[in-house]
Amino acid sequence: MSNVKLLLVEGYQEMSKVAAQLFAQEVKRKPDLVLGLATGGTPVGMYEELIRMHRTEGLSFSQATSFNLDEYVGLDAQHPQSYRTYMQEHLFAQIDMAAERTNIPRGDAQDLEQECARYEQAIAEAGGIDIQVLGIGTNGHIGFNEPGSSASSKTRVVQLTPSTIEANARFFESVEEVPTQAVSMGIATILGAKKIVLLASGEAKAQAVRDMLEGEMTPDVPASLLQMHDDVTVIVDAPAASLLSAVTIGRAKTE
Ligand SMILES: O=P(O)(O)OC[C@H]1O[C@](O)(CO)[C@@H](O)[C@@H]1O
Repeated sequence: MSNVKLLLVEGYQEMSKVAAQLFAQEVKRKPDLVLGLATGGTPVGMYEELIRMHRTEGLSFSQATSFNLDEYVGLDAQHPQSYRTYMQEHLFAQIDMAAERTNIPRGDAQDLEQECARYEQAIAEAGGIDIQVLGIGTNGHIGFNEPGSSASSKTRVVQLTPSTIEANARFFESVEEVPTQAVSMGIATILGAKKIVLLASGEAKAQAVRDMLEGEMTPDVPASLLQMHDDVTVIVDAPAASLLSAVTIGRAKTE
């Protein structure tokens, strides 16, 4: 598992707290940092903990900038299932980030290719991402980089796999409403972050976690490509770690 630092925790709550601590530490160290943010069910607890730290411990994001990993194609920012709406609800409206420094790709852009290029450039102009949080799909995807995504991929329009559409149908009224495409940062965009923190909770992620950490580096398991980065922390709870080998577990740190 190369340089990847593995932290084993008991469950979702501990995972969320440990992740929030890592983020808070970076925000305190560099208040004008660039955050890389994710959606999905996994980071909700981490965002809740950051909101608590903002409210009760004075953690401030007032100088921070953020870039989200992805957005569905065809949904405007106000759509209830857009990732812009998700971020407003789960984080932005409850902390002191400047709205104009929160960036999410526009899934409703007229010219999506131009939007992808603009997004890449905006990340570069901001000085790159200081710390990026990631979840992992059951098929090993990161962001919306589905199996087959190349290590050199940049922000682009991607086709969602049936398994991802099905997994995300829980957020929509029906599976037919789930967009089939998204704008997603690429693997190279993600690998450009200075620090990466990947969170995995629950048994459904166990095989993907194993493939990411113990398998070969391959585009078939996009998360395995993180092995080529030199500052990745993977925080895994007990059910998500259940398929890891004794050797991997032995190398891990417990919190
Ligand atoms: O955190 P969840 O909801 O399990 O999703 C895992 C991954 O799948 C996505 O939701 C995309 O399908 C990612 O944003 C996320 O990292």
